[in-house]
This record gives sequence, structure tokens and C-alpha cells, in this order.
Amino acid sequence: MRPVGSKYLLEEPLGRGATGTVWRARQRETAGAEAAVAGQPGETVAIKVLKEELANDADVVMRFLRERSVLLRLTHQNIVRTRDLVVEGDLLALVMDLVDGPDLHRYLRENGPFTPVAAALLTAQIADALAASHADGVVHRDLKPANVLLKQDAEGMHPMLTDFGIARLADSPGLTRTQEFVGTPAYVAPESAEGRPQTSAVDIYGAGILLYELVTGRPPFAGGSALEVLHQHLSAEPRRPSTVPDPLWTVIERCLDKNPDRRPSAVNLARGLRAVADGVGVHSTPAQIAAAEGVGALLMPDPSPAPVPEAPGAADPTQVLPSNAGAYDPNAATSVMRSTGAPGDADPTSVLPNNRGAADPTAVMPPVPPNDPGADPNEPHPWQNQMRAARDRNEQTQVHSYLDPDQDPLRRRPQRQVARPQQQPPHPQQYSPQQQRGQQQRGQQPRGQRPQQYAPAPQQYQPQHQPQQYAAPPQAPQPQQPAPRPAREPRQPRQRSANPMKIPGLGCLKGCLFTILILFVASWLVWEFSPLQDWIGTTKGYWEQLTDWYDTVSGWVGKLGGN
Ligand SMILES: Nc1ncnc2c1ncn2[C@@H]1O[C@H](COP(=O)(O)OP(=O)(O)OP(=O)(O)O)[C@@H](O)[C@H]1O
Repeated sequence: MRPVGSKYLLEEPLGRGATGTVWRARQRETAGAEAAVAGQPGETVAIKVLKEELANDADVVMRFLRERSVLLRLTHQNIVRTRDLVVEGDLLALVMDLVDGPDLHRYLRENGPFTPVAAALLTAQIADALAASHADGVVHRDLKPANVLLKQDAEGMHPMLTDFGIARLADSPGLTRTQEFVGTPAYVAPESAEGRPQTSAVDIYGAGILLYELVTGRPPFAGGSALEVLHQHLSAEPRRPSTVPDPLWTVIERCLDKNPDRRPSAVNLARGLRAVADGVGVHSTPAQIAAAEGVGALLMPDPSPAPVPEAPGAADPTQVLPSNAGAYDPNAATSVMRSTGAPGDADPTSVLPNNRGAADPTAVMPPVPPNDPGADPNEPHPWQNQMRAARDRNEQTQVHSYLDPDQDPLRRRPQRQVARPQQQPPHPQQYSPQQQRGQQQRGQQPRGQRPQQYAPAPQQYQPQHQPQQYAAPPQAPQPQQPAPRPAREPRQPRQRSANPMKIPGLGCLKGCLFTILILFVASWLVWEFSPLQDWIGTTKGYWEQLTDWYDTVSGWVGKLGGN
């Protein structure tokens, strides 16, 4: 067990993301006045230990400290409470309430898509959380199912939004200039992909993607590379699946509007989603149905969206992608977006910010003529680096799915796995009013109640403590020499199922062959070791008897054919 500050002890890792590792931890003693929650000795908490790459970045450390009060005061029933921030040597950590339940990404993978009503009610609660944070001027910027934890309690399951402020912390000029891409490509709003100024509307876009994923099981834009995905955010329209009722589709489309000014505010999104949930069920009154059909009128944009403060000295946003998305040409971009190593370029390894406040934003990735003689054609372009980092980030975000089974606490905690909610169809189905009626009869709830329809019976969470050795604290980088990037560990191969052969495998050749083999062996055993031979009065061997039967049957068939 490794101590974090003097107040906490890390016990076991719960999961790993792009920005750090989350640990189950225990409080050793009551925290000081600077913590939002003092806590009691022995209390269990979750601690996110930020990656050393972040902890070593002076900008991040400063922002971490500066935003301490914002993060600590953010309280809402659908937001995972940040209790304390710890800065200790090279270690940056957020102490949070421990949420007993799976994250939405995992839940979705294990249980399949939600019904439209359940998806609308769940997203409405996330919109509530966003409304509270936006009112406080905090934009999440990395909304995705992995950042929604499903808290189980006696009442059912509630979505809890986590990782507030992490994207903002990670948006360090030093990191942004060199490698990092803030946001996860599948959930990134067009304006973020293009590097245009961002507002709270980016969270509404994220909520739209999440809503789409809840009802279909996958986000609307996919592609072979992060660049492809980002490009789709800029120019492709989401494909409407047949399972999505009209009013819900109206909400999704409005959230996914390429123009952030046309997206609804979080408050209006929550209101609209509840109207949709009320109006697409069979017990809906004509007035509720009419309200759902007119949901577009409820989805008014935010007249004063919360702006995302630009990181001082961050990359010239317009250089991330050409704003002319339709004519975007990655090769052309490559030819003009090259880091020259000019003084304006941040040294990623420098511990203290080098005059970032005054940095010319265009100096980060200064445009150079396509045939710049000083340019090294073999050097990867900053944009390629960003894309690679984005892809890595996506992979890293999945890492907890591929942890070694001994390391992966989620695999060792079957209690956290939740049963499929009763009313959720395993696969998207054609939407019809009759079906909605069926859904409601199977237990969906009216407006205002907790959406327990997607809440299986709460399960007792029983931790199996297995303290892990915590990695040695990161070394401070050399101020002048760029530290060699640590080689990425090869990704672990995907775990094969423990039961690779499906038995009996309907439609599965292996299963059929295996079943025949079992029948053959079983019948041989019966023949040899049971009194069956005496009963039918034969002394023939098993194989001989089988051949006899085969001849007799083929004789019959032959006769039938002849007739
Ligand atoms: N407060 C918490 N209580 C319990 N488990 C948590 C808590 N926070 C995170 N976890 C678990 O840790 C896992 C990893 O969390 P983390 O936020 O690092 O992942 P991520 O969202 O995929 O990463 P990132 O947002 O950095 O890309 C989560 O999927 C969840 O299972």
C-alpha cells in the first residue's frame, strides 16, 4: 500500500485511463481544512493519480492548484464529488467519492443498448449535471460513457459524471504543443477538432454522441483512424437508426448540430429529454405525445454559453485543422503545419513554463512555406503527432479492458457486474407505439422518478483487496535535453474467451461436430456398459451394430426412392 500525502493509502487499482490510474484507497486520517470533505479514518475513497507526464508539467500543476476551489465546490447529485486534491512531490492526485458500480461504457458493452425511454431519462440526469457545472462556469470537455459511473444504491442506479476538469488540466500548452490531444476522438465536437474557440456547447455535443450510443450501442462516427473520425465530426451527418423514435432523433440531431450556437443549453436538453421520455410511452397522454413531438421548440440554445478558457500560449487553434473542413486536405495541411523548433516552440520537458503567457500563439506551430528548405521531410508533422496521440489516447482509454486478469480489479469483482435490466431489449428493435407500450408495461417509469427501469437490483459490493505495488514516482525531466519518450508497452493481446467453443453451438460448425462426438461416445458407453445388448438380444459389437442399422436404413431409403 502506498501512501498519498499523509492522509490516504492506495489499495488497489480500479482502472486506468488516458490521464491516470484510479485506485481504491483508504483514508488514514481526517483531511485538513483545504479538503472539501474531511472524511474519517478508515473511509474508502477513489483516488485518481494523474500520469507523471501531467504531474511533471508545471502548467498542469499550477492549473491543478488554481482550479482546486472550482473542482472542490462542484457538487451535484449526478456528479462524482471531488473531496480533496493532493500535490506531493511528483504526484498529483484527485481524491473522489468511491462509486460502487460500473462505468457506462462497460455497462453498455455488457448489457447492450438502452430503450429510448431509459436512454432519454439517463441522459437527462447527465444534462442536469452539465447544467449545474455550466452554471458554475465549468465545462467538462471529455463527456463519454467511460466518464459516467453508475452508482448503485437502494433506490437503483444513478449516472454520476466524473473527470470534471481533467481535460482542462490536461490541456497544457506544453502537452498540447507537442503530443497530446485533449478529448476522445469519437466524442470530440467539430469546433474542438478544428481548434476553434470552445464553449459549454462541446458538452452538449458529447451528450448527443452519448445518447446516440446509448440507443444504438455505438457512437455515430467511426473510422479507421482518429483523423477519419474527426473528419466525420466536421462534415458527416449521423445516420439515423430505425430504433430511434422521431422526438428522440430530433434531440440527437440538435445536440449534434455542427454549429455550436444551435445546440440546446444543458437545462433545455434535460427538459426536452424528459418530455421525450414522457411522450414516447404508451401510457402517454395525448398532451404528452404532442409535447414530445414538439420537443424541438424546447431545445433553445444557451444565450451565454460558458466559454472554455484558452490555455495561455496554447497552439493557434486555427492550425489544428483548416477551418474549411469541406476542402480539408491532410497532405496540404502536412505541408504547411510543421514545427520548426523556433523559440516559440515549447520545450515539452521544461519544468517551468517558458514565458507562455506572452507566447505568440502562432509560434506553436508556425506555418512555413511548403518547400521550406529547413524542414526535415522525415520528421513527423505536429498534426500527425496529435493524431497519433489521439489514437493512443483512445487505446489508453480502453486499457482497463485489457489489463492482465490478475491486475484488472474489474475482472476480479464479478459482483460489480450487473444484470441486464428487465425492460432493455438486448438489441435495438424497430420502434413503434405498441412497443413503447410494452416497454412501459415492463416497468418503465413516468417522469420525475429515478429511472430504475435501467437499474437492476443493487448488489452488494465486496472488495477483494489485493494491494498492488505502486510504480516509483516519476523523475523530474532534464530541463534542456528532451527526455527520450518511454517506449510504449506493446498492447496486450485481447483476452480470448475462457470458453472459446460455444456448446452446443447453434449455427456453429465446431459446436455441431463436438455435439456429434459427444453423442457418439455416450452411445458407445451405453452400448458397452449397460444391459442394452441383452435387452435387444444381440452380441454384436457397437460398430458392427451401427453398420447394420445403417445398412437397414439405407435399404429402406433405397426402396422408398425406388417406389
Ligand atoms: N470515483 C470512482 N469510483 C469508482 N471507480 C472509479 C471512479 N473513478 C473512476 N473509476 C474507475 O476507474 C476507471 C478508469 O477511470 P478513468 O477516469 O481514469 O478512465 P477514463 O475515463 O477511461 O480515462 P480518461 O478520462 O482519463 O480518458 C473507470 O472506468 C472506473 O471503472
